Amino acid sequence: MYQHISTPAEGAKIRVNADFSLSVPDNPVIPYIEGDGIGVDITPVMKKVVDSAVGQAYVGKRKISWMEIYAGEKSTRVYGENVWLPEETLQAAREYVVSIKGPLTTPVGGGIRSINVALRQELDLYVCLRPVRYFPGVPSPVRHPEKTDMVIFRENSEDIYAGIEWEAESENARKIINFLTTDMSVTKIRFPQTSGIGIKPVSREGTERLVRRAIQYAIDNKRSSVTLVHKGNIMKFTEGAFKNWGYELAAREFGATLLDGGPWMKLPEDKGGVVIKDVIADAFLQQILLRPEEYDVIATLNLNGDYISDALAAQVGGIGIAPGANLSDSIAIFEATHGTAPKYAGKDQVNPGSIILSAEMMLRHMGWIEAADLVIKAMEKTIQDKIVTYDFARQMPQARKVSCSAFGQALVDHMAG
Ligand SMILES: NC(=O)C1=CN([C@@H]2O[C@H](COP(=O)(O)OP(=O)(O)OC[C@H]3O[C@@H](n4cnc5c(N)ncnc54)[C@H](OP(=O)(O)O)[C@@H]3O)[C@@H](O)[C@H]2O)C=CC1
Ligand SMILES: O=C(O)CCC(=O)C(=O)O
Ligand SMILES: [Mg+2]
Repeated sequence: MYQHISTPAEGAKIRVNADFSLSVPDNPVIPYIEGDGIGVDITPVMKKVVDSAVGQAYVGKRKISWMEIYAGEKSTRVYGENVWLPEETLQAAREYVVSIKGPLTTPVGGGIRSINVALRQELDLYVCLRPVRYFPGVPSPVRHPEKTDMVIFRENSEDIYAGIEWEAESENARKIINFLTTDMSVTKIRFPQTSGIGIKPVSREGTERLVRRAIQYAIDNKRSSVTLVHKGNIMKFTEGAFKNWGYELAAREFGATLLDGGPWMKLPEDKGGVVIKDVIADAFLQQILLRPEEYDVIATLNLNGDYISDALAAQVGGIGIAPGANLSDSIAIFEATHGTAPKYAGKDQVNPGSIILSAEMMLRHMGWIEAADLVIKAMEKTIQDKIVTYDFARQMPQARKVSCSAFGQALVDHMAG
């Protein structure tokens, strides 16, 4: 059926029900993309830790059948030069519903466009969900890292991140600039002859579906607030509209009413009394350092969400342990927040925590709570025993520095204890 994907001999597909809940067989097939750069280091470790957690939680009753699918540099080796994202990879992600991926390289300033972004766009994975929490014992640059406990809902399908742009001095850039200056009376392009142009689409539908998921998450998980983070004072019709549409949705669909005369709002008590508020992005970036306890669920646009995820991850120990998921209403692809860290590729050195915690989110998403809990328990105990990879060890003088694979083995050992 597939050209290069080998389907496992055993295992069945996860199915999506009419209400978007999942029917998960005891032996699901889970597709995975190894990833470029440090993908070769972290992905096998993640599989081993997950298999161990599942094995221990369900003693043979449940088991994952892993199925490798391809994207990025490995895809060009398997499918041929310039095939970075084969159609059958997208098809498998759709058919098997839940998958996990390592990071994929994107060249800067030219070359191919991001395959990570392409996956999100092609599969309409419009939510990038990135929880940020502190594990006791992890070294942090702030005095009270435990006060940072936020869940980022980053819009994943539009904004300047969509990659609609034209290179300076190209024919297309000239055409767009000509259109803007002649038909649209734009006078503010400072250097029209040498400007590259990027377009920032932000829609009501795109905003509403993201904010709806964030508010519902806050209600379901008893969180206290949802903050809309935007730069709406400057980009009025994109980021400002995101803020307005977010508040309007909260009022219309969730019955939010103005708090102390507004603009902040509050949901009714039967919806947890969640506060809906907003903050301008630059102020937010200083407040998360000064008063992180005031923020809980965050709903924001694509590029802000990209910056915010790495900044918040740093507060609780770095992108080496920052997990994430890309979600549509039915399909999910779990992935680390960090990239391919090319200087460490193949050295068995980096922290596999980020993709392992992404897999932990995946297990929870599948309803395999006991296995997910075991992963968390193992992570907590291993870090408390000061067994860590280089990134934490350089800030923990008494720690035992171990390799990527040895950290995975330590997690497996701590699961049993
Ligand atoms: N979703 C995805 O697939 C993503 C892909 N990318 C792509 O990755 C490539 C490299 O991007 P770059 O900007 O260097 O960002 P990276 O996230 O790859 O790495 C930046 C730095 O973060 C630290 N780091 C990253 N991962 C780990 C880890 N697992 N354990 C410990 N430390 C880690 C390292 O810090 P130190 O040097 O201090 O040790 C590393 O040098 C680019 O092509 C980019 O486009 C980027 C982000 C996401
Ligand atoms: O696609 C890329 O190369 C970078 C993506 C990224 O930084 C992210 O999704 O957080
Ligand atoms: Mg990023």
